Amino acid sequence: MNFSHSYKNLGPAFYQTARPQSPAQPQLLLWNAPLAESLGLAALSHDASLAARYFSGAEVPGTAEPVALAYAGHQFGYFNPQLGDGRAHLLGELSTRDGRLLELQLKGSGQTLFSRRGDGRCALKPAVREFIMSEALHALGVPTTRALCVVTTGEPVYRERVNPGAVVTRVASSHIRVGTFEYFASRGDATSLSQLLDYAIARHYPHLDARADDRAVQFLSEVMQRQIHLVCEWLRIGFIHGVMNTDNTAISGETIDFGPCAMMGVYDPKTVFSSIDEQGRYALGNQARIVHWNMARLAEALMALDSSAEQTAQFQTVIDSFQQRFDQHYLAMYRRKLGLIDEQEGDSALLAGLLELMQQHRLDYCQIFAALTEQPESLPSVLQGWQNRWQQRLGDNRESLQQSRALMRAANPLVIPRNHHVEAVLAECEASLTNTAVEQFLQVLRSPYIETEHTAKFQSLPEDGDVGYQTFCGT
Ligand SMILES: Nc1ncnc2c1ncn2[C@@H]1O[C@H](COP(=O)(O)OP(=O)(O)OP(=O)(O)O)[C@@H](O)[C@H]1O
Ligand SMILES: [Mg+2]
Repeated sequence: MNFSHSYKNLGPAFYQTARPQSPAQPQLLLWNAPLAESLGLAALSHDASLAARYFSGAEVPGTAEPVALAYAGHQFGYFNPQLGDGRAHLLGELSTRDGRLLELQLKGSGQTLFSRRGDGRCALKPAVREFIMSEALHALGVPTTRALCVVTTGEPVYRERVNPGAVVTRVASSHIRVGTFEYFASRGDATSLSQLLDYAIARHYPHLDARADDRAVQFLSEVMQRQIHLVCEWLRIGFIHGVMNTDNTAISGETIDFGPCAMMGVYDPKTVFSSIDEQGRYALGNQARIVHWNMARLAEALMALDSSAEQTAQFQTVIDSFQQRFDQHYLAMYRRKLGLIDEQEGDSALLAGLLELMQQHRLDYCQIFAALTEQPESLPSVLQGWQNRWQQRLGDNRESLQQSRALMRAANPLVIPRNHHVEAVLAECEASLTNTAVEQFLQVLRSPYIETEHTAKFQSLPEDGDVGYQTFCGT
């Protein structure tokens, strides 16, 4: 395994050297064979015991140089100047067949200098949850970090109860977070901040002119656009990230940190499941507002490079453009879900009408959009009036109806990782310490836009409509 270390080579200010723990009995539980292949690791698909040693910390693979990355972050609105990887080890970067540079990071691999009071570990269920949810998002077409494997450690992890321990290996186009910029800005380390900016531009936004005077402003604008896209994609499928702290906001625009994430069933923008999110700060319908807020924090961090009046005004212009840019992207996304090909004045109201009815009658979000796509005649009667307006809007041109249907099929999944199914599969996995249930579930999740033999089994709605469902952070 030939790792490169371009991030680590930025210098010691960016990380702490850290050796992963070495668990006594690493066992491979989940392996992402297609991802392994794209990383040139196909050989490991046939050597589970070597894969388990490599991706648990027991053995350092190839030219890996494990480090824990430094970052800060605003958590629930409050700034913490030093977070960093307290239970993760970056191994380095691998090049994919198609020339992309991807980072591999162990999570749950033991304490580092950033652990504070944490034990550096990860329990089995959250590790498997990260694997399932990131694969599901990837298959749904949502930008996301991915998971290469989950290895059980054979060691206990103490939370409210004793859990089996595990390490999940994350694959990300980078681990640079808004909080990484905040880390250097808050220390007044303009040299590292500028280095980080150049690096992030080269790695994620190579089309930008890195020598332009306003490169930081352009960068902010591009990061914002990707975050707008990300949140709209989350809303398209009803994903609630659950802990959109600035340390969980990746500069690449990928979904990162699946700790307390969940899916919305019944449509309600106030939906929130995270046990610690008492105010609903990270509720489904708040995600746009929060990303806007997070982008303002990124702007503030970048201002540590240049806080001239001119530059400040430029940053402000970008931040102020958020709502308009978001609204545009949001409506475009929903036009696809509704099969609307061109743009008409009343589209926004048409959409609002549907969402209102769904909320009022407690209808399942994904199920309704799937029915709209596949079997509009099966929609509940409370939608009849709305449906007439929608059909009128679609018109009756057969060719364009086909085009509408194609748009909708690509935007409205038949399969999402519903909370109660995720929990049932996790419970089964923990009880048996085998991957059977997870693999079955993944098979369905990996084809979210087509009906397969097992789809129905994993798409049934929860009897209680997710009432009382709770998720947990950092466990
Ligand atoms: N068990 C733990 N031991 C040590 N540090 C931890 C532990 N759990 C979380 N942390 C640290 O607390 C901070 C916030 O945790 P958070 O839950 O957002 O991240 P995470 O799930 O560990 O990782 P990531 O954001 O990389 O997916 C991070 O600095 C993280 O490393
Ligand atoms: Mg995190």
